[in-house]
Amino acid sequence: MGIRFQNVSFTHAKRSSVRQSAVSRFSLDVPDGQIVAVMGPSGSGKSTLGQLAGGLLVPDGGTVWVDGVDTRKRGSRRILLQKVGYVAQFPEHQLFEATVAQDIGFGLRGSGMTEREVADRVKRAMESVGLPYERYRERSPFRLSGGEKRRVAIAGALVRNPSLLILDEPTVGLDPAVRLQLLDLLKRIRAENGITVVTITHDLQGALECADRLVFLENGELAADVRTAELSPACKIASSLPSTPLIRLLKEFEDVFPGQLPPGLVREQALLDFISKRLMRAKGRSV
Ligand SMILES: Nc1ncnc2c1ncn2[C@@H]1O[C@H](COP(=O)(O)OP(=O)(O)OP(=O)(O)O)[C@@H](O)[C@H]1O
Repeated sequence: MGIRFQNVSFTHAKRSSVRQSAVSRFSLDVPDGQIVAVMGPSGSGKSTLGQLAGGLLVPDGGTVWVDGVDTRKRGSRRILLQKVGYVAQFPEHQLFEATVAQDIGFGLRGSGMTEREVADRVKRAMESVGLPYERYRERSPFRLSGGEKRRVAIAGALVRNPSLLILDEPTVGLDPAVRLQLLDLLKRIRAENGITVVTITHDLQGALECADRLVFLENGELAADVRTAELSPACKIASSLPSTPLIRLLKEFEDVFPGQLPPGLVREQALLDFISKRLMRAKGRSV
C-alpha cells in the first residue's frame, strides 16, 4: 500500500519562539516497491518528511498513511516499528551493541524467536548488505569504516523485513566505490524484497542511477515530482549523448530551458539548486 501524504504540515518547536515550519501542505502517493529520492536545498524539509514517513513525527495537519496505517492513530508507532526501517543521517548514532551481530539482531529481541532463528535472520540481513557473517559478526560496530557502519545500520533495519526503508543521506561521506555498492544494494533490496525505499539525498547522480522518482522540496513544499524513466526517452533519440545520468539530465534541461543553463553549472549541488528554483517557477510545466 506504500505511503500516502495528504495535505501534510509540520512545524518544529511549536511552542517556542524558534518555531519553524518545515513541511507544508505536502501531498504525495508512493506505491509499493518504488524507490523515491527526496531532494532539495538544505533546510527544505527533507529529513522532516522522512521522519513523518516513518511515523517518528506526527503531522500537525493532514494525514500520513504508511502501508494503510494512519501515523496519528493510537498504537500506530508499535505497528510501524515492524513495518518501517529507518536509517538516520549519522548511522553511527544508531549503533550501540558490543558486536555487529548483536547490534543487527537487537530489533528481534523479545519477538519470541529462538536464538537460532535470530542468528539466521541476522546472517541473511548481513549478507544482503555485503557483510560476510563469519568475518563481521564478532567485530565491534564502533571499529568499522563509515561505509561498513552504514551497512550495519541498514542490515539492522532490514532484519525485521520492513515494507518501507527510509534512508537519510545514505551516500554522504562514502568513497566512490562504496557509494556505488550502496546504490546497487538499494536496487537489489527492492528487486528481491519488493520493498519501498525513500532515500533523502543531495546526491543527484546517485538518485538518477537508482531512483524511480525524484521528489524536490522547496521551503517544505512539493516543488517537483519527476519520474526518472520519463527523463530518458529524449536522450535515447540523441544516441550521441554522453551517457552519465548527470550529463543527460543537463542536456534535458537545456531543451526545457533553452539558453538558460549557466555555463559553470557543473557541480551537482549547483545543478540541484538550479533545477529546484526553476521548477518552482515553472510549476505545472512538464519535464
Ligand atoms: N528540532 C528542530 N527544531 C527546530 N527547527 C528544526 C528542527 N529540525 C529541523 N528544523 C528546521 O526545519 C526546517 C527543515 O529541516 P530539515 O532538517 O527537515 O531540512 P533538510 O532539507 O533535511 O536539511 P539538510 O539537507 O540540511 O539536512 C529547517 O528550517 C530546520 O532549521
